[in-house]
Amino acid sequence: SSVLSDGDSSAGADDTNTGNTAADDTNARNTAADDMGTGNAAADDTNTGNTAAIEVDDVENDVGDDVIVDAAVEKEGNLDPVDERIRLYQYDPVEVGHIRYVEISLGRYVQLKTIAVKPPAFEISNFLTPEECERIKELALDAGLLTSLTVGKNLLYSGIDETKVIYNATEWKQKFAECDNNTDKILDFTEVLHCLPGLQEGELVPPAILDTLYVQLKLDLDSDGLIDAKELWLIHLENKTIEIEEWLSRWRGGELPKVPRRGRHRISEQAWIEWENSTDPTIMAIRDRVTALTKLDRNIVFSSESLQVVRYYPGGHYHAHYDSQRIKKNKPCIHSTRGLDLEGSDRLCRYITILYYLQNVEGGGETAFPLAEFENVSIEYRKNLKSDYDYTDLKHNCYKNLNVKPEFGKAIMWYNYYIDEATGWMSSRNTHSLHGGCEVTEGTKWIANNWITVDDVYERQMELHARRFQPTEDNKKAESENETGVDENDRTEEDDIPNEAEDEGIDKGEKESNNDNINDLTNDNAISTDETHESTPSTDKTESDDLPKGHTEF
Ligand SMILES: O=C(O)CCC(=O)C(=O)O
Ligand SMILES: [Fe+2]
Repeated sequence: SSVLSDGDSSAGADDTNTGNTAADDTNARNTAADDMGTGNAAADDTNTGNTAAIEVDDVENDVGDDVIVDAAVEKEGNLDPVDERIRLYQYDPVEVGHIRYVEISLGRYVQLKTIAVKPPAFEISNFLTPEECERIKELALDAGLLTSLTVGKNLLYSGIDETKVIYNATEWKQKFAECDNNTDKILDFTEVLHCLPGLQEGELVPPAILDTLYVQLKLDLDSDGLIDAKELWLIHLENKTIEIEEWLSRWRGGELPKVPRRGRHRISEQAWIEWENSTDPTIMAIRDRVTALTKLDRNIVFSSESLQVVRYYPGGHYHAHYDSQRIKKNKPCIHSTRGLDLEGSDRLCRYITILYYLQNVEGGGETAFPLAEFENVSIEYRKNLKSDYDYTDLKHNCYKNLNVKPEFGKAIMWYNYYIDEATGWMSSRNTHSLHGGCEVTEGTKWIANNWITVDDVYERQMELHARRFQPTEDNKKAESENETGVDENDRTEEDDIPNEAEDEGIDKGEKESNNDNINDLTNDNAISTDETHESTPSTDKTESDDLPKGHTEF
């Protein structure tokens, strides 16, 4: 897939940018506040020669004073008639602990606290109200939460000659339905306890152990952490029953099979919530607030990806990864992961990640940044580091560096890219932005990812705005027709949407070591797709008597 082949000449380019542009504290700061929430192209131009992102901050010495804010102040003479380009705003992190106040809606200010300079990362308590958190969860449940999938499931299935097996759909649907309590056509860890041969009724097998079982006995062919009808059928067809029983009795006897160290790249479920066209009052309010918070052009914020809600149960985690991909020539930004071309003509382009914590977590579940504030993030250095400990393994190495505790309503925001000072537009990916979700040990973790997508080619971004926001009647009609079509297709066909660009291990020079890791993992080919972790935004599954070739649909 595109992601797998990403280790090309642009690899390592990130490293050359360490410490420059936005993260540069030497940039002079003005005394007046920037304008906010208004596509403040010209406003930044007064910051001569600086990154567009340098925030003008008049409160840094007044931390704690309720009334002091970096509210909007119109600056005079800041309109440069020659350069009408929008510049991408990026806050200057100043230093860890730095506090500023930002007006996110009329008269409502939030505190933006710097938690890292590299990458520029900020924490905002109470960005969402408890009601808003609940509403987002509700919308996610309505949309249906599905487990993240991995790219390559079709490859995994392709080894099976379906013409040689007789599949009695009716019989299997019935058998499957007996286990599939919530009729979502997929067996989660609880349901599988009633269905998988060899498992005893009422027996408590932790998800992590089931996960290991799936991996080691190759039960979960699409590596989504769940058993679907076809997988269940193949378990019986290939007489894996005895193998499973043996495996479990070894586990019961305390003779634990080798548990993969890293385990699966990601164990969580997710759902997508409409963003751009949402008419839900909560989402609309958040959209406006995010525009104010990010100080980005409204069109940029609005044309960004849908909100991704993620739920983790105990044992769930998300190893360190980048949310976005390196900039590559002729690879346009994909503003909606729904249409992602896995063959690689499009690129994830998440300039900003805003992550909302929708509830407290009783144990674990921090968001970790294994490379935050590192002076050196060169490939060489990281390789060395990895031989010391696998910093991408957030099941085992969560607490080595910066990590953020989930707290109801809190948001964290960070930049995945630098800004080019000359153009005021996106520059290379920030290597420090590597992050992930530590293992949840107790309780349920609910978060939402709000990715602000920006095309690295300015003109392409402007074309998008023109298409989306000033459409002619014809355009409008064409777009809406087209979108419906795409959704329909995606829901029943290949719906593998990379939710992050690539695992840290994919970085050039590290692929081998990542493969080493994979070999550790019992050579299971489901794991070899670990490099591209995908998600599925839709719950719609096609009901059909025949299993579609090469798909997990039932
Ligand atoms: O769960 C977390 O804290 C991080 C999640 C994340 O990085 C993602 O979903 O891309
Ligand atoms: Fe992420």
